[in-house]
Amino acid sequence: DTGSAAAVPIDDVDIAYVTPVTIGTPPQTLQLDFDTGSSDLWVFSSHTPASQVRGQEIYSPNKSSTAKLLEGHTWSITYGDGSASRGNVYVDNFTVGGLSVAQQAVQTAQQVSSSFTSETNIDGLLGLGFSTLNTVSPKSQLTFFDNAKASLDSPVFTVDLKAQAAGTYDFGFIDKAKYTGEITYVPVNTNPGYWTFTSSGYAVGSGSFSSQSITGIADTGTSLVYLPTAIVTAYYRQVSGATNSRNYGGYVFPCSSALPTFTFGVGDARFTIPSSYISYSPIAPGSSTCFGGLQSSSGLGINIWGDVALKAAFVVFNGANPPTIGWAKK
Ligand SMILES: CCCC[C@H](NC(=O)[C@H](Cc1ccccc1)NC(=O)N1CCOCC1)C(=O)N[C@@H](CC1CCCCC1)C(O)(O)C(F)(F)C(=O)NC
Repeated sequence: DTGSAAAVPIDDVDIAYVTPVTIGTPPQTLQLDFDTGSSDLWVFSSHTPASQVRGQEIYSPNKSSTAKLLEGHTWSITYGDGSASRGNVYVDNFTVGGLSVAQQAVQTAQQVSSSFTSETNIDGLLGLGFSTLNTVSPKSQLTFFDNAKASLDSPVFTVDLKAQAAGTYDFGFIDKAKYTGEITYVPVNTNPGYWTFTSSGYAVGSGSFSSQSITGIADTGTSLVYLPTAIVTAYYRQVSGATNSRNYGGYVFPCSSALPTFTFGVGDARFTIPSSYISYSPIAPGSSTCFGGLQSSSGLGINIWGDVALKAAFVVFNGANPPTIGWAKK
């Protein structure tokens, strides 16, 4: 089997991307944020208090003839940005881009934090991390990818995110039309459940490439890139008027400032993030102060290659044993 579905940016700065999925019988369509940084598949549902729902599509298990409650199972998750949700668990038919799983665990939200309520374009998350991260108790559940893997032509999914345009999540095949040149594969460390790999170094603009190991996670669910402070200060030293603002929680600079590109290495391959991706967004609509798409990871304890980096490449998440991750230009 294979599957292919669109990844659509939810706003004009690509803060996140959503992908249509169908759940149950008759099919209920929701737009989910596919997230390689977590492993819970959870949805706004008929169990979510009306006060916490603001226009999101909901999944109603009682309207699905194939839904079954997973008795006594609950889940609760808190994300890096402090957002959180929790609830119950059903199993039901689940389809992404023509690829179906019969008994997928679908976690229904009984409580979502305010940031989820206010993000009206996200109806839930589909975790594509390793199933060891799943929070369902007493028995943890498998991700959609892990459930589908055995039936896939190849045990892979690929990510092709685009700036202000619809990209794709492909399951079970690698589409040669989506990339150029070779795919460079590097090992993945599956502890603690993320797609963790080691980049071979970086360069700022046309500067020399600094070879060094930068271990981090490839994370479709994180908007920006978070790297060690030394690298980030080296970058913003080249941006006139840039400051690390406690007030705005990161590096900001005059929107009129020229920004260098940022290049990162994967093995011998080099990937360049265009300046436009790093001039992430004005700190407020119409402001002439802009927030950077490259920020320090010092407070996080982990480096994150989020959407700003993923947009610059075609990435293969290879779920074979052992797993690897492949990066190609596009
Ligand atoms: C600072 C460290 C990373 C924070 C990261 N969040 C983010 O990157 C959120 C994503 C978001 C999307 C839409 C609306 C609102 C927020 N964006 C964000 O904090 N910003 C602030 C900086 O400007 C850019 C937007 C995160 O928690 N990512 C989660 C998944 C998101 C959770 C919130 C909803 C959208 C998905 C993650 O799973 O990828 C994780 F790996 F980080 C994680 O927490 N795993 C357990």
